[in-house]
Amino acid sequence: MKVLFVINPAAGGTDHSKTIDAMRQLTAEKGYQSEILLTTGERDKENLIRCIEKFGPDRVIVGGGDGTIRMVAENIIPYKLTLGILPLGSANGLATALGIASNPIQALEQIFQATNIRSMDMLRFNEEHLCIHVGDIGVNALLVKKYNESGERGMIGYAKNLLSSIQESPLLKTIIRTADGIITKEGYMMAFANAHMYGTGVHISEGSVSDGKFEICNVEKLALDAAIKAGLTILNVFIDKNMFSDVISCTEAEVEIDQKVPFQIDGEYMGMVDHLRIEALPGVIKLLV
Ligand SMILES: Nc1ncnc2c1ncn2[C@@H]1O[C@H](COP(=O)(O)OP(=O)(O)OP(=O)(O)O)[C@@H](O)[C@H]1O
Repeated sequence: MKVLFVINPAAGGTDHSKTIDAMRQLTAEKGYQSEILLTTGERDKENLIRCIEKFGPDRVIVGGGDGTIRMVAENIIPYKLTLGILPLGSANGLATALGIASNPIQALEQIFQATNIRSMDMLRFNEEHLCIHVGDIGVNALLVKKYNESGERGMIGYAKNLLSSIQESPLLKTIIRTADGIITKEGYMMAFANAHMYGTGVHISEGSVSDGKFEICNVEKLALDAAIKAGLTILNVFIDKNMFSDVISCTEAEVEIDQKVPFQIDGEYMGMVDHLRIEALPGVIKLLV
């Protein structure tokens, strides 16, 4: 068995060297052949593809947050490799939603014991950007933008930018076109969710990563205290169960927004948009569970 580990050493803003040592040991004990690719934030996609073609792994295990998982997942699709996930990020939204152990070594033991392969969907935005967990426009995307620009990693970085993101986010008017018709909405944030919850445990919908669908969730009101309680994607405080009560489930949608708004996918700021075309890519990921 050949295992390629792709690890983001900067994920979560903490030192992962002990985890990497334990990972090497556990893999050697299993008698697996392994390689570790450490991401740098530069040319990671190209390095991953080169590594896959040279090493020829049977499976790929990614350690990082949603951003690293997305990068790896989208690039292994053509190779039909199975994927394992080690949560090393700050929020670990997807890993949390999938019920993966929060301790990365336990998560690795679970992957090595895994007997099932779960087919998982991804989403595609505007025919080019893939998403594994959740994308959104509005206040949370602005928070992600500020966080990335601040260079501060970890929860503290998010907390510092939360208040100003809420204050600066205007009301958005959107027109949503799906196979079921045309709907107009108003709100401060709209999420497009593959999984059923954010990393904080904030419940988004009854959807699942394996149902071939995604959920569009409009956040109508954004009272500051409710937002802080909900913690958006990050601050794990309380859960406002009503925050994502306005949900549409679909396989494809077009969304027009009345202004250019910040857009993020899996914790990565993608720029300003006033139009999104979203489609589900059913079962493109084979996840070891
Ligand atoms: N060695 C590295 N040093 C700094 N940044 C990196 C490195 N490797 C990858 N990155 C960047 O890390 C981001 C992905 O981070 P990821 O989502 O995996 O972890 P995270 O800690 O949960 O992120 P965040 O702190 O944004 O929540 C990408 O923007 C990627 O370019």
